[in-house]
Amino acid sequence: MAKTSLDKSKIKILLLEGIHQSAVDNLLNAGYTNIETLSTSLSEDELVEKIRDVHFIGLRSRTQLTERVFAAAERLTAVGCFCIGTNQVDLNAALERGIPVFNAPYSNTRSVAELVLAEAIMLLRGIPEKSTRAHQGGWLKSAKNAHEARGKTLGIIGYGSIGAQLSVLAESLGFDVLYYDVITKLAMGNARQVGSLEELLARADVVSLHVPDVPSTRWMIGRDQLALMKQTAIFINASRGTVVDIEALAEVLESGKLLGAAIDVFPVEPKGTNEEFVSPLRGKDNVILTPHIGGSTLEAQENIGIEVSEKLITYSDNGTTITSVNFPEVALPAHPDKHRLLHIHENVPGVMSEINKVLGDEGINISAQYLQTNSGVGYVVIDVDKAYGPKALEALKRVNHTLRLRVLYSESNFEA
Ligand SMILES: NC(=O)c1ccc[n+]([C@@H]2O[C@H](COP(=O)([O-])OP(=O)(O)OC[C@H]3O[C@@H](n4cnc5c(N)ncnc54)[C@H](O)[C@@H]3O)[C@@H](O)[C@H]2O)c1
Ligand SMILES: O=C(O)[C@H](O)COP(=O)(O)O
Repeated sequence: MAKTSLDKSKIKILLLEGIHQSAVDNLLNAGYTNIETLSTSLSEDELVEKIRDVHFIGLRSRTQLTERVFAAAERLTAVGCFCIGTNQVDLNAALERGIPVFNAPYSNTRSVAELVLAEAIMLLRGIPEKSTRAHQGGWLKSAKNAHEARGKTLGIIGYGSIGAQLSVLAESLGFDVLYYDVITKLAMGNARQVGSLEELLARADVVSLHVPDVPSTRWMIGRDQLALMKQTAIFINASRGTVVDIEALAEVLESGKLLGAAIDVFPVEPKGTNEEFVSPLRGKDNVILTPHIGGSTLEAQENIGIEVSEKLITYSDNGTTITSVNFPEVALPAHPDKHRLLHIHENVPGVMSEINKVLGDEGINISAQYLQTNSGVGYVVIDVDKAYGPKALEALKRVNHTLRLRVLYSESNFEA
């Protein structure tokens, strides 16, 4: 078997936030034995201490990887977000240090769509209130404000993986589906794209948000947008807590507008199960509150564990960066009996010619070279069929604008 540079038992992996055992099993099977798992996230101060000797870190939506954390991460080689969202990671800070970030873009899509659909039906029937009353010994047997889903209009904001999946499931139940997205999206089934957010809000009986946390979605739903909704509409947010002005939503519900709401994500979320959840929506019996569990099913978590750990293993073993969310994507063939150099540099003119000159001067023959760039970074992978000495590696490290050099399939250092 081809030998990887650093002994795998020396590659330290830190997995936070109760990442599924499937990830640990996958890493162990691939020979990575130095794995620490924690069931919680860590604060910035704790991370700054802990991350110093970590090569790979896995996290979910709660752990914030800030510029300060990256500055302390002397050995960090890649980040795995074991979830869809990557807004908790400073992607630029990672890129500037030559660190690719991976996620699981599809593994919990279905779980979120199923939850939203269930909540829409529960709220259309007024179940939260009726259930609460029954628990208290009451008996709210009434058809008042209770509706079938059939024939109602579901308005989806953000028609990506989750929005489109929800669209298919909802149509099968008899919803008419409208959606709004900033880009033109292929409609699933009979769904129709509308031209503006305002139109969608005014026409939908159920509004569900499925946008990422990006500047254009920050607080995109506030008082003015809620005012456009029907008096008896239902509002669902399982995307990100920064998308909705939660105080405005609380006021609107207080005023008697909207039949109900279901909220899974909040501007401020407790860091762990022991911290109190504080929200102006607490105590409202027409609101379903869930603790950011849209993607928390065993099926999704197991799949995410496998998917993201595989991406980390592939990057560690062979340098492939396909599906990275911040990094130039390079798909690499395996290459037994060759040495592989991974050179990550600022994307400025002249770097490639300098690298090739170093290799030429050292008499190193290139058997294959793969280059991808994005606006910030160039990533070149060079397969060489001849052993080389530390002098060549030192010269490659000294190439102007070098961010990082890794060596695979050799006796040399993992991080040169
Ligand atoms: N509650 C949970 O547990 C949970 C689980 C998974 C994902 N999420 C969240 O759901 C989000 C959506 O996931 P996805 O996989 O469908 O993402 P996606 O990237 O596939 O789709 C997002 C869609 O939103 C659209 N969009 C972006 N900006 C917009 C704007 N300003 N207005 C309208 N549309 C806009 C995009 O064009 C895209 O079609 C994730 O980013 C994540 O934050 C939450
Ligand atoms: O981005 C995601 O996939 C969701 O927000 C779920 O995050 P979690 O893994 O922290 O549950």
